[in-house]
Amino acid sequence: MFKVLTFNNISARGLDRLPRERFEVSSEIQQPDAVLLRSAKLHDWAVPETLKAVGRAGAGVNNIPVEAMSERGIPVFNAPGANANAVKELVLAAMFLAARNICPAWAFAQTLEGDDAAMNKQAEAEKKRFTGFELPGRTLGVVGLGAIGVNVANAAKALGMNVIGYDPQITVRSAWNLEAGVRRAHSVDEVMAAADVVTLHVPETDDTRGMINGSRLAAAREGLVLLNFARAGIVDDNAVVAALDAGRMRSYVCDFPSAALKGHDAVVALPHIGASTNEAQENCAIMAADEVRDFLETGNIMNSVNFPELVLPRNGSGDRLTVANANVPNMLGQISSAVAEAGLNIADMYNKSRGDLAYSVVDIDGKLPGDVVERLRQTEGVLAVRVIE
Ligand SMILES: NC(=O)c1ccc[n+]([C@@H]2O[C@H](COP(=O)([O-])OP(=O)(O)OC[C@H]3O[C@@H](n4cnc5c(N)ncnc54)[C@H](O)[C@@H]3O)[C@@H](O)[C@H]2O)c1
Ligand SMILES: O=C(O)[C@H](O)COP(=O)(O)O
Repeated sequence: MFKVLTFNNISARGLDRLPRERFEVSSEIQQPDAVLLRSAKLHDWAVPETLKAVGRAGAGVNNIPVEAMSERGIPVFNAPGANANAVKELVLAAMFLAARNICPAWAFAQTLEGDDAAMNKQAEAEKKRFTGFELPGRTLGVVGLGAIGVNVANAAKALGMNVIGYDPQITVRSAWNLEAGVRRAHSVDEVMAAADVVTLHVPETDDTRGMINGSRLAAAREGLVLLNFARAGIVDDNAVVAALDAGRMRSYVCDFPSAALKGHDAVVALPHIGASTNEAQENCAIMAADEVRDFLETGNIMNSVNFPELVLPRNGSGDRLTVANANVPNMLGQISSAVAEAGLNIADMYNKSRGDLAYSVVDIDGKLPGDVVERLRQTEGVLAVRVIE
């Protein structure tokens, strides 16, 4: 029986992928084999010795100590693209909100008093304050052309906008999915200088933290609309408020409320609802649960942010040995020697590396003795060893 600890509200459709005769799933489990979570912060969590996998039912993994997990040989899985449509739709809504001053106009309409005729008179007299702009012919700058950025860029093209995008590590898949005519920028600065609306779709990392700061905002076009549905830390909120107060920026719409932004007329800060649709929550939970289940049951790895992708169909009915280790010389030799010294044959094996990590799946003709497994665990450079019967 595998034990899966849940943090946050994980969609039941995802949890249903873990058959209860083989998986105990609860938010109360003490010695979990795996964790399924959304935005819960794991940085201060005391990682139990039993933990073998982490499944993020979402895209961003900045709430998870990925490096510390790697050092323990624990793969972290996420759900790439599973909530991209939900975020795209909210980003489009944000762009319309900003272009047509919908939030201040609505707030004004709620202050109207008197009978219908009086309210109508005030509305007609004041509506010029909320004059907006239309999107065709305007330029949208997209920073980060992954699952969400590509969706947003393509939707903006369909709305008649010019689109300029920046992503120095764009994948072949994203490049294929991108509409023709999206202009390639070579820097964030180039995007800022060219765009009327800038939208951010990068992960929060050491490289992207504080990406949109005072000097970048100063170099942006007059009247910039900035959209941030990526992460709070990517934008310096105080610099945004200063640019709005100086009249250089038109508005900021984001998914991350903060004390600095609170109450500002030109800011709409939503409570991190980018992925909060039933569809996205289900998609993410199903994907993360499937990945974690597959790993626990077979050792195969799909959509991990720290481990290589590795899928080996089971060969034979003997034990399957999985080893996560430092990506240094002679590890594979030591693994196969240990099996050979036990007098066992390797039916099939697959080894892949990613950065400082390597991972092997070894199908054995027979049953691995416990002392061989223990010796492997003690081998220098070995991070995690599992035997799947
Ligand atoms: N508001 C929400 O609820 C919500 C929902 C989903 C995702 N997100 C955030 O959005 C981020 C992006 O999600 P995604 O699904 O598109 O991820 P993704 O991994 O598909 O795409 C991210 C892209 O950013 C690019 N990138 C990385 N560093 C960059 C840099 N310095 N400059 C330009 N591009 C850079 C990568 O190459 C990649 O193509 C997530 O990491 C998460 O933080 C927020
Ligand atoms: O990175 C993500 O996928 C989003 O920020 C969604 O977070 P949530 O699962 O807490 O809604």
